[in-house]
Amino acid sequence: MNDQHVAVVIPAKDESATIAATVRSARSISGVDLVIVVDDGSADDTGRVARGAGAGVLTHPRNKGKAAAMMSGALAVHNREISSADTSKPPRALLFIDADLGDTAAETAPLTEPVVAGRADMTIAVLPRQSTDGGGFGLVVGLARRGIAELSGFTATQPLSGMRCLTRAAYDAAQPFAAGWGVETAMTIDLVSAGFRVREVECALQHRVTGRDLRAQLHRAAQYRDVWRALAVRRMSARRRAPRQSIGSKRTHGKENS
Ligand SMILES: O=c1ccn([C@@H]2O[C@H](COP(=O)(O)OP(=O)(O)O[C@H]3O[C@H](CO)[C@@H](O)[C@H](O)[C@H]3O)[C@@H](O)[C@H]2O)c(=O)[nH]1
Ligand SMILES: O=C(O)[C@H](O)COP(=O)(O)O
Repeated sequence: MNDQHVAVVIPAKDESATIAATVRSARSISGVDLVIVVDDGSADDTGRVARGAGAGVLTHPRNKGKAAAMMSGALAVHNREISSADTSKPPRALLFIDADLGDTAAETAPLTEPVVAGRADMTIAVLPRQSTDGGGFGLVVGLARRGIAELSGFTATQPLSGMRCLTRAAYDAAQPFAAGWGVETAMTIDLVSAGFRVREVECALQHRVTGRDLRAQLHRAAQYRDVWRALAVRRMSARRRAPRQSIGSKRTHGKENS
């Protein structure tokens, strides 16, 4: 690994049961020299536990959703870098991980290597079959996968996977993130469409599998809504771009002929 370092950003809401193990495990990844937890309006003591495990902690006094927590975390990394005495260091790559990975968080290490080595602009973790039963019906996953393919041509194995490592140029190009649960779907579309190199990487991760009770179904409904919105916005701007391009090409054509 070269002298490029990696900052881990962990959006976390009510994750006091797993956040300490996740932070400790993430800190053990080679090249990681900063772990930021964004406590996204938790009702439990996620922030205190994360601090105790060695993370820098930022608190949203009120819940703002996963995408907003990710952006707050990235901004905190940026602020640390610009206020650091050593401004000659390259900006860190950003490794976003979920708070529920526990001891398996270190298994996101393979995401960093292609980004740090300059072979990819964004890597996305592909998880193995989970040891806990549960999981959905494929509705949200299917919506996201089809939308990504339609709008960018990219075939996403696990389109909702939130474990992602990005260069800072890729992060900047993906701003602003789509709200809430639409963030991953939108990020993949926006980066692939802009010509960034996006790779999927298998990682031996285990996380909390969403069940099938009422709360879980409400969670899926919110995921569906956010992914649908992210796709609708991108379909609209693709349509807006298309006529402008043809108007633009007609104008150019007219000029050439005059
Ligand atoms: O308002 C919220 C809700 C959740 N989280 C955190 O976001 C992460 C992912 O939440 P989780 O409940 O584990 O989501 P899943 O249902 O497992 O979501 C899957 O699908 C999401 C997209 O819909 C991705 O963001 C996740 O990475 C992916 O694991 C966790 O660290 C949460 O603590 C927040 O920061 N704010
Ligand atoms: O449990 C899941 O994998 C997510 O909540 C997505 O649900 P889905 O499988 O119904 O798309």
